[in-house]
Amino acid sequence: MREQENKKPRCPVDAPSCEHIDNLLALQDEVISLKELVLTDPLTRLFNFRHFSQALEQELERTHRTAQPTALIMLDLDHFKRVNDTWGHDVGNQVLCHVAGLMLTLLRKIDIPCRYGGEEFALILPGTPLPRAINAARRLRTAIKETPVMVSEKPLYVTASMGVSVYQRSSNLSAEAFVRQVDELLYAAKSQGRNRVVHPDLETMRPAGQVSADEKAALYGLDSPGG
Ligand SMILES: Nc1nc2c(ncn2[C@@H]2O[C@H](COP(=O)(O)OP(=O)(O)OP(=O)(O)O)[C@@H](O)[C@H]2O)c(=O)[nH]1
Repeated sequence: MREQENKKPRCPVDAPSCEHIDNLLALQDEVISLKELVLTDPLTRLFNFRHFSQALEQELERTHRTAQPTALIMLDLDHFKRVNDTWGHDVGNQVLCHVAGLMLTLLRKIDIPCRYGGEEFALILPGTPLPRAINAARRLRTAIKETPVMVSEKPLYVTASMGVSVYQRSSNLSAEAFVRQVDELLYAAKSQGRNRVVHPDLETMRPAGQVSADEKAALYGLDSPGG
């Protein structure tokens, strides 16, 4: 608050109160909230598809400049139509908000969780190698499966399927092609029985000759396969 006051523009004629400056500040606040509105999904408060597209382009560009990989998780709730059909659309909405809340709790502050559309979510994990992204997806899958939504004091359990992959400096895919690739992994997770995380083989995704200590630690800390 104090910082904001310090940054407040001063009245050019040093009047004790200045209508023009106040109007300018109100306009500034309005621009900030409009910007937020344009980039946010109104139901879940996660970022929307528009922000996802911009942020992914930006992170892939960063990967090319810094060689830090960008991971992407595509997540789709399983049999969500049944939730709507059985419990109604409002409860379906409650489930979407609940899952969004788990994402916000479990992901890092620098991660970018987005509602891709309907019951599908896209999570961008900047500077994240594949083993770490797989761990994050598995933690999320477990949390979704084990944390029910309470509906009229009864627990309602849902599960999610996920595809995970990583974009490296050597990748020459467009952002759209990268999303398609991860979406295909997600649909493999669906066809393999749902409630699982599918990813490319770790060996094939490792940049030649590059195994960081960080990556090794993450690799040894992996949960059980398929989970
Ligand atoms: N409540 C609610 N439902 C939504 C929303 N957006 C999409 N849906 C519903 O999500 C359901 C998606 O159903 P399907 O595409 O058949 O997928 P699914 O039942 O999850 O089946 P699988 O993905 O194959 O596991 C449909 O019933 C949509 O109406 C929303 O904002 N709120």
